[in-house]
Amino acid sequence: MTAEQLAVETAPAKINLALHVIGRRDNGYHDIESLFVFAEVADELHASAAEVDSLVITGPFGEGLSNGETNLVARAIAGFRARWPDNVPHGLALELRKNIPIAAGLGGGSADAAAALRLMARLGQGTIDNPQLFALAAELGADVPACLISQPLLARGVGEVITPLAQFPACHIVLVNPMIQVSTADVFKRMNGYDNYPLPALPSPLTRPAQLGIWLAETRNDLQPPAVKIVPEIGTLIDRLAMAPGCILARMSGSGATVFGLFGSNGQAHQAAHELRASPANYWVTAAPLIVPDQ
Ligand SMILES: C[C@@](CO)(OP(=O)(O)O)[C@H](O)COP(=O)(O)OP(=O)(O)OC[C@H]1O[C@@H](n2ccc(N)nc2=O)[C@H](O)[C@@H]1O
Ligand SMILES: Nc1ncnc2c1ncn2[C@@H]1O[C@H](COP(=O)(O)OP(=O)(O)O)[C@@H](O)[C@H]1O
Repeated sequence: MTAEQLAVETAPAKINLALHVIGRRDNGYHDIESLFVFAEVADELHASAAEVDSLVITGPFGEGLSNGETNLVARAIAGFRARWPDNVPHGLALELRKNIPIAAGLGGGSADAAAALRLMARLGQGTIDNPQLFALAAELGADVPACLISQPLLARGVGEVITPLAQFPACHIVLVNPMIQVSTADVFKRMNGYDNYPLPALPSPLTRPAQLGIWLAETRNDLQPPAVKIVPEIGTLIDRLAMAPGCILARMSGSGATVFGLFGSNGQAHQAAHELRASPANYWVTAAPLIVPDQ
């Protein structure tokens, strides 16, 4: 951090290891049960002191993303200032470095909004466990409260009812995106049934990747079949990752189109990523550890 910088927050990518859609509400939103984890692949939000507030967007996925009032960072800052006027003085120059692909099922925008809320809470000397901060997060998007935590958790409701997990096995993830954006609303709309069975109870204690694999085999991502109809390549990528040595599970994250492979070993994850990168197609491929709770 340079002398004039005030703070930096990371915004880790979200992965839904399992996602069951268990109901549909009158307002069109869906009740879900999902196991969320976060990877050490992240957008970054840098804040410096300035005369007036501003937002610039950089990074490999920054192009084409508006820095106006629709950007989730701008919405989070505006929401924070409306709720806690004078808490953080005006005059923040923000740089958002987009390293996470957009509309990819990795919750990049939600992670950015959550990072902006954490940043404001820090600058305003607030605490991030303030229930009002979680309420504001839920107003910004169903995934934003989970992204405030950015550690393994079970999510219920529309995604905003959160139970952080006290322990989680050390795992590595390979993420592959075919570089096709998918709209979350479109995928939910294409679902056939909304009344699926809930997640089974997690094993306790949950300390080994193999245990997690056994549990995951009993679960699904209910958004995967409708997303595959929109982007058939998702199915091909799942099949390819599933065949990689050491792959515990290959599945789509969120509403797609990113597909993940879960591995117990860093070496096997990197080997699988290396082989996918050798493919002539223009995929985004990355391997990273999952963020685990402090123990
Ligand atoms: C599907 C999930 C799984 O984690 O992630 P993504 O694929 O977007 O990353 C989330 O539920 C997305 O959360 P988020 O992206 O914050 O959703 P929002 O902005 O609140 O909603 C976008 C749209 O998705 C639909 N939506 C979202 C959440 C939910 N429980 N039911 C829904 O039907 C609604 O049509 C809504 O208009
Ligand atoms: N900071 C942001 N980063 C990414 N997308 C954003 C951001 N602000 C607003 N959006 C909008 O949010 C939508 C969903 O993007 P994103 O959060 O990346 O999707 P997903 O949750 O499926 O990975 C996009 O249409 C994008 O234009």
